[in-house]
Amino acid sequence: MASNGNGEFSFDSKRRSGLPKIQTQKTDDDNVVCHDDSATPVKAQTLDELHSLQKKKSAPTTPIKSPHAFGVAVSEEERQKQQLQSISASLASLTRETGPKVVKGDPARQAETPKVAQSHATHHHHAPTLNISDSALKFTHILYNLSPAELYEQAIKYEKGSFITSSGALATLSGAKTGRSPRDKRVVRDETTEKDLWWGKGSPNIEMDEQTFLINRERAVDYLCSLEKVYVNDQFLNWDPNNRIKVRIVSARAYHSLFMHNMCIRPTAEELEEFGTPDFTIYNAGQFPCNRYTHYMTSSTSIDVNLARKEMVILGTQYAGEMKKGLFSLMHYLMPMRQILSLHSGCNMGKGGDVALFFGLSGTGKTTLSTDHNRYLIGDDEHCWSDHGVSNIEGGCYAKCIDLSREKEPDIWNAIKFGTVLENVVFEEHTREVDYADKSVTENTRAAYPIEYIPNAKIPCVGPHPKNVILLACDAFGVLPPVSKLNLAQTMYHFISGYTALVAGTEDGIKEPTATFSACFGAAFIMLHPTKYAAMLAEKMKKHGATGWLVNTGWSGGSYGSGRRIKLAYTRKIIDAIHSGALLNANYKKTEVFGLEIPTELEGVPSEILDPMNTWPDKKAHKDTLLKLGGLFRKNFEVFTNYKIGTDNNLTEEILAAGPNF
Ligand SMILES: Nc1ncnc2c1ncn2[C@@H]1O[C@H](COP(=O)(O)OP(=O)(O)OP(=O)(O)O)[C@@H](O)[C@H]1O
Ligand SMILES: O=C([O-])CC(=O)C(=O)O
Ligand SMILES: [Ca+2]
Ligand SMILES: [Mn+2]
Repeated sequence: MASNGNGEFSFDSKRRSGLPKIQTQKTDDDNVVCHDDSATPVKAQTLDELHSLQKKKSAPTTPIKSPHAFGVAVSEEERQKQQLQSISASLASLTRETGPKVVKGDPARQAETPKVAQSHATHHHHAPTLNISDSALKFTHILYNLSPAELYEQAIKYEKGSFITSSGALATLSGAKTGRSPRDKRVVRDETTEKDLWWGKGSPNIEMDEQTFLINRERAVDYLCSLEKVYVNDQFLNWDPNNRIKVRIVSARAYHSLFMHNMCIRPTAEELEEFGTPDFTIYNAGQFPCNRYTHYMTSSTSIDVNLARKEMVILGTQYAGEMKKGLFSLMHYLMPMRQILSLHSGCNMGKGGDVALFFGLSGTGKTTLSTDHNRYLIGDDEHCWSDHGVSNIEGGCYAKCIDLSREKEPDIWNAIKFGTVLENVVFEEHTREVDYADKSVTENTRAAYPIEYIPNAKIPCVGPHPKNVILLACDAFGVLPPVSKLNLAQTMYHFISGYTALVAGTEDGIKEPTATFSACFGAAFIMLHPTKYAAMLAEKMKKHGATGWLVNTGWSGGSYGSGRRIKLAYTRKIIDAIHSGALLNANYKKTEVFGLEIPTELEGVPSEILDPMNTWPDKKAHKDTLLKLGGLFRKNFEVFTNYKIGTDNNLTEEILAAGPNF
């Protein structure tokens, strides 16, 4: 480099004659043609042709069935037509004479010849000219049971806020709502539900009439049909083959379709061919609000369940958990009708076949503690207990990920990979590395992944009768012991009480932990009176000799604000001792007020923390807080004192006596 004297610089003039000439190898034979590489050229004349080579058409899902004796085998083409007709019927307006024209495939792919189906299921005796409107002239494209890879592409191309994280998960935003909206959940009250369901004070079933449901249904269906394309998932609930439920989910977002792909049970190609008519349908028009002028509507959000029509409509919330928990509510109705108990619980099984249930409200540790490297995971959130044992309702897990750490929860950490939906997390702009500590969007950040992403998942997700029933409470007051052994009456008392401190965010509007009582550890999802479920649980626990436990995964050494949350490592040791049977034979002492049996020693856990009284620096504050919580329990239970639990009056008396005594 040289200076030109003006303080500027230029390259040395001798080197400015450009790049040196490439010295090609001198060959003896000048006729040899020079190639870029030695590969054989592609078999395409144009770029379009080249692109068409890239994708292999999937073979028909199963070979055409061997013809029936009377020759009524269904051809692949006929089957496709029936499937589209079924979807068109699902999307049919109730006031126009036919379902919409639906066509399979992505509208972006023009080349595909559309297979059109139009449902004539309703009123086809009407003159077709009666209700002509623009909506009758347009097509709605159906993206049917897309694969995770296809849904990733859809989300990234069309949905703002969709990104691939460094571990391969799909980061999404659920919009304004980042938790469920229980005050906007309504159930149609008709002749049947009037007598079957639990209504009134304390019930999660806020009533609406059939007519209003139809108005909201029409609003959702019109919205969905106005779109260029909708996603349709046909899937199953419940791993118990005798009690499997077929669900159809119609949604506007790839995020919702992938979420349900992960959370429901995925049908095989053969099962999908035989799917037929769904037992229940969800219309998720969450991006579109309900109409505040509609009767009963108190906000722009409405989640409506109609058991008679076997339908659910979602307006005004994109939080995907509404679909998951809406279906759970359905199961809380359908299963007890078949003498099967539905449970808001996690479930796992030891190598020796011992099954444990983990009950608890949101954020108490069902997912964290049922995901245990030394045990088989049956499921993390929703189960059924029938005469044959337990079965998971779902095909995936929905883990909280706030402050998730690789060290403390390795299996959940590793499950967050390609295919997993990561809701409302914050990531580094360039590396796309997720910062699990960041609460900028919400505290209720979540990961939804298929259950087989957990290495020791038990598939099929079923198991024998439970040996241990663990009730989890996240006690923000810090006065419940880390573990207590319960007798049957105490188990029922605490099951019906359903105490915890709600951890921020999962339900709309809750920002800090507060004491909460939620019957059956899931009052937001039950449909019948809590005593119905309690009686079934008591009967099953008695019959199969299960032991009840109360585990506080919340505060120790003081209330929220002064004490600290019990170390996850200690809770895991406690759970290990329950599973192994070691805790069953420990020495116990009884606590005051709650009368709980607590162990004096437990391997791997400092003995002084086993009795909360020892961990509080201020003994008077401890006693006051204990009495305060006891009072809250007593007050909460008042509404249940007039109910009989099961057929045995003695049990009712015992349960009423099993609460705090002071
Ligand atoms: N001692 C503890 N025991 C259990 N969980 C703990 C403990 N300390 C902290 N945690 C954290 O509490 C959270 C428990 O949430 P988890 O996902 O298990 O809730 P959940 O009961 O499955 O709720 P939901 O029904 O909403 O899914 C996790 O984020 C976990 O890391
Ligand atoms: O439903 C949700 O949003 C998350 C969940 O599991 C619960 O709250 O129990
Ligand atoms: Ca969970
Ligand atoms: Mn849950």
